[in-house]
Amino acid sequence: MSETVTMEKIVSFCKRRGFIFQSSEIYGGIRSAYDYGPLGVEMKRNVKDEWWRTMVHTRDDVVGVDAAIIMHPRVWEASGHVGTFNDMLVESRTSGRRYRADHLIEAATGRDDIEGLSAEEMTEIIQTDERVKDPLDGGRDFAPVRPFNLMFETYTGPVKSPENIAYLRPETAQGIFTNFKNVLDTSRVKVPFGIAQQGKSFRNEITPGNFIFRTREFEQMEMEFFVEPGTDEGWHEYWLEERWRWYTDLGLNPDNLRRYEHPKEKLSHYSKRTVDIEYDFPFSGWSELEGIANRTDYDLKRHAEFSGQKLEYRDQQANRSYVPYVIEPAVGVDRITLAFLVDAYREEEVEGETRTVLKLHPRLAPVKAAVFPLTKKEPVSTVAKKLYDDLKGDYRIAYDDGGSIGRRYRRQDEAGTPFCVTVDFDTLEDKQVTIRDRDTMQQERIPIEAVRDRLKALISG
Ligand SMILES: Nc1ncnc2c1ncn2[C@@H]1O[C@H](COP(=O)(O)OP(=O)(O)OP(=O)(O)O)[C@@H](O)[C@H]1O
Repeated sequence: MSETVTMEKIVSFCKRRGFIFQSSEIYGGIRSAYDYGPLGVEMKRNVKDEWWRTMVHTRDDVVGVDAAIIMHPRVWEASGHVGTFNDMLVESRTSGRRYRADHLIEAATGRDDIEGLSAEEMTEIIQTDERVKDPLDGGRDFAPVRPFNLMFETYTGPVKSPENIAYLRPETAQGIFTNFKNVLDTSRVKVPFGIAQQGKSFRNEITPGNFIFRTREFEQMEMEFFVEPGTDEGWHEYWLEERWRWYTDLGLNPDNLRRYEHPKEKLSHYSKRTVDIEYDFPFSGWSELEGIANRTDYDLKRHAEFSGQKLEYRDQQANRSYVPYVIEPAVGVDRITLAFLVDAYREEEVEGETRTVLKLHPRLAPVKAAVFPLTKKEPVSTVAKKLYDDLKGDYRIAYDDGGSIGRRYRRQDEAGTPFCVTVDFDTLEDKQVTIRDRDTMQQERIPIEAVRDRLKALISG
């Protein structure tokens, strides 16, 4: 990654090229909410499609679901979210600002043993450690730390009464656990098997930030892989390796990736072991992209207890029933889209000029190829248009006849378009076109009828 990549650069690049906009910008924007523009929506969709292709379509042991965002409120009691899905909140009395207490203490003291402490313990540290100050005004007058539940509450129906409270889901996983029995009863799955889901989740984060890294509304991709107890540790290793490979196969630089093992004493209430895949963002350092957790049989047992339903797997061959253990790879779409963007962003010197180029894997690139007629005039433009029409059903293809070929290359380099195909005067004679590679900038002449197959091979490679 080049040293010059700053958050400001990425944010303004994303806006300028129509990847990501501030939400409600014409009204001054709303904090921590973003909209994906024409290029961004294609890229994000490709990220999701790649995950689905790898996690569901190429496997015969994983099926998908698409569950509702608003679920029965008891779901969130059973899962532990009503009771324990809290961050520790502290308010500065001097500036009125609210902070996540663990982040505030960690930043001020360099300690990394804060997460998981009680509100009282954090209050004690804040009051006694002189280094903890309000980052805004240096004040040291803080209210006591208190737990703050991250779930968004709403009401179902016209009456805003406590019995009508519902929550926007803070994770997609629970929609999988609640459908465990439905999937068992209706598909011919056998343990070990997985259920995957993609969709929006909501968390009322105290301090969202770092662009689309931490927002209050975001998209997740989660897969619960149900295994026989006793085989869970092996399957955990298996998924750690699979998920790592997914990132590197899609071109993420492995030097910017690492595993982070959660210390035993800080594991979530449901977890036997959790390992994160972290990315070294140039603006925030090592940060979680994905958590891969051994959730044991916690969720199924809790839902069985709260719902009164039997949530077990019947092993016909062994003639016994058991509650499976679960390995969960859980990833945020927006976070990894940001990682792929940052990792691909380059500013390169080419013949005395700077070219900005997004070296995205072709599978993730928003536009797969651009077709350029050398001139707007016929018959060159007619041939180019026909090529464009032939290609555009397969992928997102651009057609650009504005400005010099050099300018057009630069526009596509910035969009991350891996291939540009130019139709010129010679094409009329030799029926060949020039195909130019974004990364090497090498050009090659190939028959016009071969373009479709060549692109297919280049993109899926
Ligand atoms: N507020 C958020 N904005 C964007 N993505 C998120 C957010 N919270 C979680 N995610 C994504 O969902 C994934 C799984 O969620 P999980 O509950 O494991 O996150 P987490 O450990 O609470 O994350 P963090 O510690 O960063 O708050 C995370 O790895 C991340 O990619």
